[in-house]
Amino acid sequence: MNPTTDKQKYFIIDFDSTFTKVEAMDELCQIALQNHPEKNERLSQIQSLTDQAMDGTLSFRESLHQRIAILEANKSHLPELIEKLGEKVSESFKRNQTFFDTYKDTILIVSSGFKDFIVPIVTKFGIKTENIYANEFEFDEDGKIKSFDASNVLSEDNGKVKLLRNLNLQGDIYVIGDGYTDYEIKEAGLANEFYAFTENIKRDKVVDKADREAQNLDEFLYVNKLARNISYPKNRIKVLLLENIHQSAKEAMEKEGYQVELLTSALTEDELIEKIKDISILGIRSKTNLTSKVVEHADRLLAVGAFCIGTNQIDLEACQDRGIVVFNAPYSNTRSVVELAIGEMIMLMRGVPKSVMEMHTGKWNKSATNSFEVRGKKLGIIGYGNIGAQLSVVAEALGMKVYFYDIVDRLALGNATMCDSLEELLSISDVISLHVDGRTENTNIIRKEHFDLMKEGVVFMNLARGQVVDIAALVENLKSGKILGAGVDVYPEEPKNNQEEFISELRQIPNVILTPHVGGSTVEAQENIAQFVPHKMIDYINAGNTFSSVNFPELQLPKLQNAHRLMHIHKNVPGILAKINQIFAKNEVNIVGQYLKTNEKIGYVITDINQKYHQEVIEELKNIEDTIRFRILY
Ligand SMILES: NC(=O)c1ccc[n+]([C@@H]2O[C@H](COP(=O)([O-])OP(=O)(O)OC[C@H]3O[C@@H](n4cnc5c(N)ncnc54)[C@H](O)[C@@H]3O)[C@@H](O)[C@H]2O)c1
Ligand SMILES: O=C(O)CC[C@@H](O)C(=O)O
Repeated sequence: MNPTTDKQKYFIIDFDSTFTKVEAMDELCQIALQNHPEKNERLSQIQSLTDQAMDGTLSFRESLHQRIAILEANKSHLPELIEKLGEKVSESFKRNQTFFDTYKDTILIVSSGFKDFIVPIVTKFGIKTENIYANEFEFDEDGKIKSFDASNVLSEDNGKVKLLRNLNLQGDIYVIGDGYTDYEIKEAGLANEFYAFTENIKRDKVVDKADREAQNLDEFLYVNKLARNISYPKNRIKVLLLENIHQSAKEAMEKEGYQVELLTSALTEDELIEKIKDISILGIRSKTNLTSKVVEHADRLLAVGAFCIGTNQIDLEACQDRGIVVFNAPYSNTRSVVELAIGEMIMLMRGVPKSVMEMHTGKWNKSATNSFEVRGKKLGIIGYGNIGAQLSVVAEALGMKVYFYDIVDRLALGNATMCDSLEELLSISDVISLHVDGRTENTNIIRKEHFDLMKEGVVFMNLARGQVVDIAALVENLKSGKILGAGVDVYPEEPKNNQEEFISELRQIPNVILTPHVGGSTVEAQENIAQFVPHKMIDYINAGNTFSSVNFPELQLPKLQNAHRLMHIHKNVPGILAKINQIFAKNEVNIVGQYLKTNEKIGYVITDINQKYHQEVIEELKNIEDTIRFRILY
């Protein structure tokens, strides 16, 4: 501290529901009345009394008297309580030891709770015993808690205000707490600022009175530029999840501390441009186009999650150029697509869709004409990736002969046979199923001349991407009867949401199964995806891991403790690593680990350092020519 310019800073911190996630008296009640028949009733009485005192609707002393009377607690219950409270310290307090170390002389715990359980918890963080102000229990000769030390100012109404007045601290005073009694310190003119702490409980009345809301300790430390372990508070990270992504993705990200907005629909380019400005993490499925124009407006965007397999809807290069990492879920819904494909091919070979349509109009047509088993038939799979290969195995189990064609060499599974050309596959197959990806070059890979090569009475399925098939040619071949039946799940133009009409020439053609792009839409697949993708993005935000990203050099990094991790993304030009290290050397910063990976266009460097760094180092690193993005992870 510079004594001439800086004032001493004091931090007045509340204990219950602030330092810890819980109200200690509630916990004590749980322990003391474990087997008591009125346990639940008494607990809710205690909770209500606590709330009334915190909201300022009941005098504090009265609330305390009543709570102790209801409790029937004993000294012997305290060790269990202390153990429990130790496990319930607020997450943001646990992760900011640097703050406690730096300001240990001027952090004061001011609580209406009891020293008997507060001292053992907060001293573990380095808080000095003499800086802990709280009440004290009084016990009878059997160790029963009978009352409290009434001479302690904190047991009085307005006790915190009286205490602060007595302490007469000279300097800047910040109060952090969740209750009305914490606000009263500021109201009495004894603090510069009051922060309503809402990590554990949000009391609207208290937040309304506060100078600011601190969603966690990180936020308080960040806005006041104080020593901390987290460079950027997670509650400032905004997440936008579109297209009805499974709720558990939202929950996972909220648990991480992010602000999450979940929308059921996709957004148009203009809507997305408007929304994306303050978004750090975006989650989409197949219907949101993340164009380069949107990316240009995405100033805060760090990571994109495709909650599906396909990433053709994302301008991956534009994202890469701006240092935005993209992840997808390459396996989570593959089984669901395979099951739908199998089901459809059996239905189509039996003419079931046509029968269903007829039966609904009252027509009974019992016949075996054009109705076949799949056993022994030739299944031609185009695109032998994760889905194609899995389909191959299941189809063989049904007794089908599997052929496949892929543009890259793929290992044939089971007895499958690789075809040398697409033409060969088309000419021999009884059932053709498309499982290629949606890259631009795959537009209309199946068109008139390809249908011409197919056998009469072929079954044709596309569960990959709409634009890979020329729909007019498909319609023509269905109407001519050359194609016995078709299963289509994906379309060149798809409605943005469930309210828009589906418009297609394929409507009303018999023996065609039309499904609304639901190959991967099963409860199991959506749950799997909603676990997989958020985990990848969180791991990137927290630790810099890019393993299995679809557009970034892949780094899988070790976990670190007591170190800072700095992330530098730059254009892949010679000499950047040297420049980074020159800056560290010049500033005598010791590197404990360094990891570099590049691809054709960008380089990704992670540097771990085990000492304090100066802001100048950060500025210099940011200013290296060809830097795309620089971030301190922790
Ligand atoms: N209907 C749905 O709901 C749904 C669900 C999941 C996936 N999909 C689509 O299915 C596609 C395939 O998924 P996957 O997990 O198997 O992908 P994948 O990347 O594992 O496999 C795609 C395969 O197609 C091959 N390929 C690409 N272009 C080709 C071409 N012109 N000719 C022949 N082979 C070609 C690739 O080499 C690769 O082996 C996805 O890209 C996605 O578009 C649809
Ligand atoms: O769920 C979606 O929107 C897309 C499903 C599928 O096409 C995929 O690419 O995984």
